[in-house]
Amino acid sequence: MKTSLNSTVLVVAGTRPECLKLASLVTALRQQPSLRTVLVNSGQHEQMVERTFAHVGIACDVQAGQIAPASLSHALASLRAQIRRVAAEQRADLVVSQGDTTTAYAASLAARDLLLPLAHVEAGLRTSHPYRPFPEELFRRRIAPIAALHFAPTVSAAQNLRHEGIAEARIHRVGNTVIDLLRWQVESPDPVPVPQIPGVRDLITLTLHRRENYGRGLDVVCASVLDLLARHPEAGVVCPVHPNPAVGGRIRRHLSTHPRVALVDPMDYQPFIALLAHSRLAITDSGGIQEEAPYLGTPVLVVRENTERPESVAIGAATLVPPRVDRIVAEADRILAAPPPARLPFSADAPYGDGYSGERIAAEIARFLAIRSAQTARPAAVPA
Ligand SMILES: CC(=O)N[C@@H]1[C@@H](OP(=O)(O)OP(=O)(O)OC[C@H]2O[C@@H](n3ccc(=O)[nH]c3=O)[C@H](O)[C@@H]2O)O[C@H](CO)[C@@H](O)[C@@H]1O
Repeated sequence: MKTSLNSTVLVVAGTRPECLKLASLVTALRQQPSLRTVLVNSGQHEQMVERTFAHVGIACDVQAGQIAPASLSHALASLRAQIRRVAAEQRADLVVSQGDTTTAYAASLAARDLLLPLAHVEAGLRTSHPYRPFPEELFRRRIAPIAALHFAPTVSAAQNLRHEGIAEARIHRVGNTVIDLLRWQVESPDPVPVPQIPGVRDLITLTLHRRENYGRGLDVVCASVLDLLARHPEAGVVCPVHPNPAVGGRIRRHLSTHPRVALVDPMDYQPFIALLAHSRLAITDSGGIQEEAPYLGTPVLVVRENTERPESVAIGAATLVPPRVDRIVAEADRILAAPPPARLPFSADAPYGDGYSGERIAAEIARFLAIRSAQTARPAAVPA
């Protein structure tokens, strides 16, 4: 008979951002005496997951096996089958998935296949359009009806879940777990070197990887960067080039010969945060960077058609710009002419929380499983 003393929690990660957003939770779960935590590398981006977790001192317990890069539906089916197999082998009592990737959705489907409760981390992020960004918005909207526990990072995310009819008792507003990792880095006493570009005073961090920017979007952003560098001789750009071949080749064609552009491999988290903290501006289509940058005092130009981080825009830490050269350059000029914003404190009333989300989530999962074990252990009432 399963009791809460040996409940097994299966945590599934498949991409770099999921590792960064699950690191503090895995650490906190592993400190819960009543739980056995199994961390699974789903196989979506096996090597990147292995490297990202290793960088933050976490080892995966199970490698599900790298899936063949194929169509979205094929990847979803493969990941779902692999996660279902591992969950059954590990006799999981609960599955944890994070965010909106193919892995996150596959893990939710596998949990439902096995009638296991799903805990969804970073629940409730929504844009106003079901297909933008694609497929993330579709995935997170489909995970919601499956999840038993919804860990919403913000007030707006919790509100989105209520509007979709999720019961209040299942919604837990806990902050965003990536701020936990950011806090660890910021509070770390170890100095971390920042990429230097000769003659450059103002660093600009550039990261691009979203489908909506493939092709023309990348061309426009790169043209904007070249225009910016011509107008600001004291500025330079560091761009960790995303491994997706649809992105890297195009960025290299536009930017690789400029003397004040450094195209680098994807950076480990600690050096990347050091770069972001020392940058006057970030130009990105990333989700996580919109959450981290305000705590580092680095303004963000978000090159997307919409964002599920309205909080950063509301406090003026992020500006949403369409992929148009004139708009990107005008907003960057404005930001570079203004003094850098103050850093957000790691406090409960900061938009993405105080950096202790993982502990809150782990405690709630332990509580949920203890109640569940007690209910299944209690003998059915014998009629008088
Ligand atoms: C629709 C959407 O927004 N979905 C998001 C997407 O994540 P994302 O858009 O944030 O993805 P990226 O931009 O790739 O990663 C960013 C992270 O990587 C760090 N970084 C960056 C460059 C580098 O060289 N080294 C690094 O360490 C950086 O500090 C940051 O923490 O999927 C996640 C999983 O489901 C979701 O949670 C999340 O909502």
